[in-house]
Amino acid sequence: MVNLAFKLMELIALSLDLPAKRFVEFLEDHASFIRLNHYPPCPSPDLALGVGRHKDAGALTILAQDDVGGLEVKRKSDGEWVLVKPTPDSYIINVGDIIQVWSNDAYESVEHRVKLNSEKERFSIPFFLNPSHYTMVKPLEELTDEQNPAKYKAYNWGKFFTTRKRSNLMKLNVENVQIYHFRVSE
Ligand SMILES: O=C(O)CCC(=O)C(=O)O
Ligand SMILES: [Fe+2]
Repeated sequence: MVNLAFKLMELIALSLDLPAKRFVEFLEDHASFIRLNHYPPCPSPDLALGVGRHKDAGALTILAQDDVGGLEVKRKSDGEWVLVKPTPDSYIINVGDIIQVWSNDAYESVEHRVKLNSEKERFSIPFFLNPSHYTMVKPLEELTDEQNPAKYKAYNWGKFFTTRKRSNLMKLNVENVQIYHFRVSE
């Protein structure tokens, strides 16, 4: 899984006209993890979500899902939620917030949510590729210049992650930390 994630990061680097290994320096002590999701059947799937709308905060997510389906992504053109149909023997790749910041918005992280099924339970296994805890996340210098200045201020990944996690656990009635909090105002 790690090898696949690193390979994908190489392809993303190349797509941005960067050297293939450009992201390796941020991934030396990468703080990646896997989550095992179980969604039991829900008698009223219209009243509850398996996972509420969010964007993955890390670099990249590689998701394995079973054949039940439920993951939806928000289509940018019209804001509609679109079902990601389960395809056997394949992974779903989600761009996370960090690639959005590194690429200075050339890539955009995708908003998604999970709907529940009234009859079937569902399992999914996301692998989250995260940089090293001490990484300062900011737009890459090669991708910014006077015409296209950095759209984000630098933030520390470890601090960002723990702040978000803590507020999740405490279910505080405050908004989670988000990358747009680091957006440079225009
Ligand atoms: O279960 C899924 O398909 C996605 C779960 C998810 O978005 C997440 O764990 O961040
Ligand atoms: Fe997610």
